Amino acid sequence: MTERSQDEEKTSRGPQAGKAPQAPQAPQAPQATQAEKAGKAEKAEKAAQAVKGTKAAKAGKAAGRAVKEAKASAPAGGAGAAKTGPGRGEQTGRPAQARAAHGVSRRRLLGTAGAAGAAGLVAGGAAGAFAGETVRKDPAPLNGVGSASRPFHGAHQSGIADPAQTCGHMAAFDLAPGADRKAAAALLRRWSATAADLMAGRTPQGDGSGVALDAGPCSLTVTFGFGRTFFDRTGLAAKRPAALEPLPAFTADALDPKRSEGDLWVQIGADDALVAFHALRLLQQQAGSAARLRWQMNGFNRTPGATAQPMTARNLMGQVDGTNNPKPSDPRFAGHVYVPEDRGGADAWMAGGSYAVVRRIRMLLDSWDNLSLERQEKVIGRRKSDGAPLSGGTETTPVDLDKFREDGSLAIAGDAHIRVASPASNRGATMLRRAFSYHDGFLDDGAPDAGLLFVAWQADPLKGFVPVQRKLDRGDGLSRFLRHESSGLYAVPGGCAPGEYVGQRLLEG
Ligand SMILES: C=CC1=C(C)c2cc3[nH]c(cc4nc(cc5[nH]c(cc1n2)c(C)c5CCC(=O)O)C(CCC(=O)O)=C4C)c(C)c3C=C
Ligand SMILES: [Fe+2]
Repeated sequence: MTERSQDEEKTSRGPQAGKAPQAPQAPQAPQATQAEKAGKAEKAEKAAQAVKGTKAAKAGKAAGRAVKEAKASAPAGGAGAAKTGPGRGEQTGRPAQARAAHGVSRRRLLGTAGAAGAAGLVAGGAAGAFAGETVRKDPAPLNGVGSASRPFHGAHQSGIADPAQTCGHMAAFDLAPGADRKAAAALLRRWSATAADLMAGRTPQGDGSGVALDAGPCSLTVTFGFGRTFFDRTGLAAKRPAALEPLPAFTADALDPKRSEGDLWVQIGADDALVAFHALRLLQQQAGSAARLRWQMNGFNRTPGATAQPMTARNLMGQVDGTNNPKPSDPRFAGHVYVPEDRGGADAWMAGGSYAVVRRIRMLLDSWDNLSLERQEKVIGRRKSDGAPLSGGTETTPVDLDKFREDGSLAIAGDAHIRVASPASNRGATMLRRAFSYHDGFLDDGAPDAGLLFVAWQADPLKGFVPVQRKLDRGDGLSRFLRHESSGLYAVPGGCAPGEYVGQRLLEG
């Protein structure tokens, strides 16, 4: 269920810009002029010559590389950060601002001692030094995918209304025995600071892993949520929202409790696998003695630029998936997805937040692939090639559920997935689907262990996922090709302002 329609591609450039009070923007870092860049190249060249013939052969090589790189960035009109290429990378490219915010982006921390000595560039003990040595130099500007960043601070957390990225990780943690509200608050503070750094392309203090070194923010998002059990463990049961009541059981469920629920939920997405893994690893390390990993899952989507033009993604059944998602440009979008800002009562802390229903849904792909194309299309109600509804038109044509074919049959079958799931069949129930595909190898019988890490976002699960899944459970032609293997429901608080952490209103309110 990845929502990548062209329409959204256009509207999602800075999806929260029009909705959320924006965090104060750091001043735009001045772009190096042509002359400055050329000067840098000259300086590096001189330094390289100075070491020629000395035993610092290695250092000379490194300096040579520095010269090449400095020269490469010298010509005017290079692919500057402001000149992003086509595709997802254009969305919220703020690399210069991100660099300015904390001084040193991770792309300025290069661990080549030789280059420091040889090129005479600044060496120092900046936090996050890689391999014990730090060399600062201006790298060639990032472009496209690497430079795109999404905001950590704002009214809503990122990772909800913005397009799903190429790589996704989801993890649930349980608080360790004895970890109380104070420990939970400290953990959320640590996690938020790390997420804010990583999403801006900065190396968090103390991170010497080097995993994401050289990379830009790559549209990284880190989103935090609280499961039902969190509130008892932290003495906050009085603040648990009614919306976190357990989901009803469904007949398609074959749920594994070990891979379901959890006190804390973290969703990570990035358009680079190393950047995404790096975020996951750091957060897992920072859980320390406060929380233990309960389950973890990995997913993926199309790579930016894989298609000739941005388009709605496909899932592992081959269907165009995400077409009829609510659009951020729709005035009703916020009402469907976010808890109202004027929320009062025990769960007032959820204002601006959202509820995530997370389901690992395995696809029975061997059975599915044996169906004829015609049968597959009938099951969904849309054409496989281009996602157009079987009632006619193109992908974005509104579905006509009342249309009959000449032979008297319904154009969209009675049990077609899009009929049974549509708001029109569910008293307006609406959710935002933002999913990742997954593939965890093959089962003993040779069937792929693959499907969808389905995430449904809504202001209230009882007005989104629950009624729709109830209906699908009874009459959806697609459900015999699916197994729901795990489930989680999480309260995802609104975003935070700089200096605050996610969940602070709950933990300190
Ligand atoms: C409870 C909600 C839903 C689950 C679970 C679900 C699973 C699921 N869906 C697909 C494939 C497609 N779904 C499509 C549309 C669609 N699906 C839901 C809800 C759930 N899907 C909704 C609300 C809608 C939109 C209905 C409408 O208003 O038209 C489509 C069509 C394209 C689209 O609009 O996105 C496909 C394809 C799979 C494979 C799956 C479980 C693995
Ligand atoms: Fe669906």
